[in-house]
Amino acid sequence: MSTTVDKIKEIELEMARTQKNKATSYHLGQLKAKLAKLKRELLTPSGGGGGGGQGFDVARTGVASVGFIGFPSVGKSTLLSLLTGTHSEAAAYEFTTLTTVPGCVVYNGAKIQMLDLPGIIAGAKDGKGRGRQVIAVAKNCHLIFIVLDVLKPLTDKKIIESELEGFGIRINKEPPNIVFKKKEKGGINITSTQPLTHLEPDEIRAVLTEYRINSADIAFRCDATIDDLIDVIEEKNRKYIPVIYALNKIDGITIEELDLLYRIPNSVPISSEKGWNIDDLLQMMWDKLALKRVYTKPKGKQPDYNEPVVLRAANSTVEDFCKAIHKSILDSFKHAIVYGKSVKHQPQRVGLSHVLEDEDVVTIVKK
Ligand SMILES: Nc1nc2c(ncn2[C@@H]2O[C@H](COP(=O)(O)OP(=O)(O)OP(=O)(O)O)[C@@H](O)[C@H]2O)c(=O)[nH]1
Ligand SMILES: [K+]
Ligand SMILES: [Mg+2]
Repeated sequence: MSTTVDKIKEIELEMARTQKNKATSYHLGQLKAKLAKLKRELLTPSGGGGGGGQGFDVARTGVASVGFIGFPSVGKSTLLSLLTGTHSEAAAYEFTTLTTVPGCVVYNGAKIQMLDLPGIIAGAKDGKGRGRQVIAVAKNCHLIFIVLDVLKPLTDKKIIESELEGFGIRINKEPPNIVFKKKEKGGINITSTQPLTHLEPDEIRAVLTEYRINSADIAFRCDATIDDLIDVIEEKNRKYIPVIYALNKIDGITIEELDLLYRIPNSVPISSEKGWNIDDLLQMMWDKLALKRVYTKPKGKQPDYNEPVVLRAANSTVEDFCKAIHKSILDSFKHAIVYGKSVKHQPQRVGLSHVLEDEDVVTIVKK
């Protein structure tokens, strides 16, 4: 019997053999949906085992976590030790790191957990090595550092990206703007706010049939591809995670070579060994995490700028702020007085649902 990995290979071959045109669009759509389903099967324990990250995940601390993904010996552990002061064994041989090693960085008053991970190899997503467990840990991080050795071919970048993709991780990408509502009856109803230049009706039909979806409202609000539609149907298995490419070992290249590296989007050239350009890496990390520092100002006193309450952008209302300090505050909450970017008037009185911005100053007024 052929394994899931074999089946995936077969479909990929078949797709490569099939020319893309109107006549083949139903067939191609069907293949894509089959492929997505097989890949999911591969990642759930019943369909081949190894998912879930058992034995590799660690207790999460801090307001956000950053996972380090890369081939062996690119310098992940050297970077962790440098950033966090936590020692993670580094050596010139491959697979020095065998498990997750957590460390912590305090940046702009925010505690951020860093997770050094074992190296992965090409084919990790198909079950080679412990790559699946490693990537499963990264899938639960708020940010991923893809660590690359600049002395190695840059094609490594593509390989790692496709490993993460195959695991349902979408890097530096927003979820496709497609509203998908499954229904009990009523058939398929498709609307779009703009022309769909990448999609054939047959392709959509094939995918829906493959997923046994007979009734649904689908509203396209972007010029989506069939992969976007599949991502929306497979929503539960997708994670949209920002990535920074940490281009390590720049101490071994020339200035001219370094200039070329600066053209790669979302990347920071660094030397973990020499500690070069680490400030830039942390600054980009801060930007990608999109955290908000909110300062408390006790009534009639100066704000406390030493210890911000750090909130994630998705959870940054006054209510989230109160909860982050102590749940009981909500019981006696009357209103909040806010100074900063989130308000028009300085200061302004707001309620629990008000969304705070980075560096706002807040006074809670109690009943
Ligand atoms: N020249 C140079 N060497 C580095 C740099 N960073 C790490 N190294 C060296 O690269 C080798 C591998 O470093 P590690 O930190 O063990 O790499 P790793 O990615 O954690 O490796 P695994 O745990 O085996 O996957 C060691 O010999 C390090 O001294 C760097 O910035 N420049
Ligand atoms: K190593
Ligand atoms: Mg290591």
